[in-house]
Amino acid sequence: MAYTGLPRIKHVRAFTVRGGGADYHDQGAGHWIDDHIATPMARYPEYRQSRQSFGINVLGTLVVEIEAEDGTIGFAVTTGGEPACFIVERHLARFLEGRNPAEYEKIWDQMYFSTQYYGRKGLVVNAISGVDLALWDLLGKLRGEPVHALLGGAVRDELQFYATGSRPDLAKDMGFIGGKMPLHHGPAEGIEGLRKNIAELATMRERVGPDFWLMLDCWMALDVDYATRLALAAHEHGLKWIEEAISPDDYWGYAELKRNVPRGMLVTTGEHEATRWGFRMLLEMDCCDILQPDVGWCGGVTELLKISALADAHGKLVVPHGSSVYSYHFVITRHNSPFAEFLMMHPGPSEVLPMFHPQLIGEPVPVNGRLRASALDKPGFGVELNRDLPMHRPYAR
Ligand SMILES: C[C@H](O)[C@H](O)CC(=O)C(=O)O
Ligand SMILES: [Mg+2]
Repeated sequence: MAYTGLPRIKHVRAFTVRGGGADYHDQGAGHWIDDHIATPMARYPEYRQSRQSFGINVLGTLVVEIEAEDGTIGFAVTTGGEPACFIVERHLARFLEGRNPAEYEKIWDQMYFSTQYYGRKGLVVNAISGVDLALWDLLGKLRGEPVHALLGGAVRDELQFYATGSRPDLAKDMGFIGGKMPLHHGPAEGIEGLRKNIAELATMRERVGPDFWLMLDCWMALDVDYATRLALAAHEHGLKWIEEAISPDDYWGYAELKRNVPRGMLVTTGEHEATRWGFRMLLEMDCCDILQPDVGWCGGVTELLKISALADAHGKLVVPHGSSVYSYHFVITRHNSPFAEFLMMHPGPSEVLPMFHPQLIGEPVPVNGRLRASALDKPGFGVELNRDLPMHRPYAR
């Protein structure tokens, strides 16, 4: 018999919003995040200068709201836009409305298996993640507890962050423990491009000194041979890790790359991977040292708990990709997640802006590269939706 102490779920709603936020690639002109970054599409010269040119920001943000019978509303944001709204309203909502919000396991299972014939990864799992996160937010608000408390409580007093952006030197001045730079040139730009990549790393190493962590994010742009040559050349400049070097489908390539990189350099990946089954492949094939699930794309918190336990049993770290508060509430509860990512959303990036700016109100940001656990002590994920932004509900029921 299901526990019925909580108000039931009355209504699920899905909206789109444009302009940054959870779809953090949806930025204005001149932003570092769209400035000649190596991608799998960079083999075509016409799509090399800007990721927006090939449509990196076509989806926009998905906002999921779940309202309980007593009027309490849980919400979450992730990438997915209008097509994800369709999936949420026309397919997934049926597994929530009329149900007890504490039944997140059964709800997740039904969302995943009912969509398996057209889902499993990508957009569908983004939509499932958005619903799952909104459900955890609702549960926290109904119980008057932060999500991290529902997950077992903080295992440390504060979070420590590395920063992702084009200026690790500025990130160092802001107190971060490391800086992850986008790789700017892919294999199609030949040996000249490889030299430029290494020169940028060398310049940054000079600016930040010998001890500050420096990492390269390759956003799926390379092949094993190029990634190996990059890793070998980057070693003398103290590269801590090489991230998402090749296609997320090439588990065999990751296993080879991990064998090829110099001792001490880490291989990381997983932001475009989803569910316990995808991460099981990465773990069992020994593809990487650090798993980087995005909480809004991997299946939400319910699935992340399983991914994290699997990783722990394999002796691997889980450092979620981006994900703002959805990552913070999780990372603070896990020993095998010793630090977190902070994606720099300032165009420069010379200032700390909330990662999902401007969509969340009360989104905490690191101060001096750190965030006290007490900053997360509000019900649910501790943030509110900025309702001044124009939201659109294309599949209202
Ligand atoms: C900078 C990367 O290309 C991407 O936009 C963000 C990312 O992959 C990460 O933060 O990791
Ligand atoms: Mg990345």
